[in-house]
Amino acid sequence: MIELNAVSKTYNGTVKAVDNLSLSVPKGEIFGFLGPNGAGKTTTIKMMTGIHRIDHGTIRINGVDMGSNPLEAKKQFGYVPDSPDMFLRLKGIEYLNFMADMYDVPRDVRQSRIDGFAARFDMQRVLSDPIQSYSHGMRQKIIIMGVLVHNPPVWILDEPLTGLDPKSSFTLKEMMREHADSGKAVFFSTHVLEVAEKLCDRVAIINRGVIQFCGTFRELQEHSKTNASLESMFLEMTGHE
Ligand SMILES: Nc1ncnc2c1ncn2[C@@H]1O[C@H](COP(=O)(O)OP(=O)(O)OP(=O)(O)O)[C@@H](O)[C@H]1O
Repeated sequence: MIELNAVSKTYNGTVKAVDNLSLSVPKGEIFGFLGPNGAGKTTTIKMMTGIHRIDHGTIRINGVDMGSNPLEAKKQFGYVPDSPDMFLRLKGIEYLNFMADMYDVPRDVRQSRIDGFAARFDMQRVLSDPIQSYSHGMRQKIIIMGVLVHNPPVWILDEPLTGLDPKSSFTLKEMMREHADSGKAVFFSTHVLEVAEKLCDRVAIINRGVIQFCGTFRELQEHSKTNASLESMFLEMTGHE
């Protein structure tokens, strides 16, 4: 459902943020994207979501090429950025309706989705309040709800669990699993290795723009020829031992 083929990106002609990166995420999979600060995770995600131009290579989302057909490709995914400080002047419900309008979600369908998300994320009481008045975690939850209101087949989430309380974090992880199990795909970046280990079907470790490893946790252990923890293997691969 997600295919990156030999993708590269250089900033200002000097900083090679992503270097010849290829990976694919099939239906039914939760894929974790790991790497130290500055490794190239957000740059990769911004190319996948059409925010940054791809210098070289191709990206297909649910079979649609981002370079040649960006509008159609953008309908295939929901993207949660790493900062939730957006649409602050809107009330929660206004933002959700705006997102539903953007994607032509019929009234009755949107209502039941919004009700369902609000109940799961415990947001019913604040939907009529301005997003400006929300805490960081509440902003994160309203952005997630808006992104998912059109039921996109592919979810792309940049550090989605940051700032969520334990119950909301559990709920989002549960939703990610349900989405993958329904034959769709979830791609997310995280710095929390324990989450990646428990939740992901496969992970990629990126360092200085280059994929160091891509596979299951078991394959990672075989690759490292150790029974070491994900943390030790991560540190070894990213040169921070
Ligand atoms: N807009 C930009 N202009 C110039 N260089 C940039 C820009 N955005 C990112 N970079 C550089 O590209 C490299 C990759 O950054 P990126 O934000 O993709 O890393 P990341 O893996 O998401 O890091 P973090 O975990 O800290 O969020 C870094 O060297 C960074 O300094």
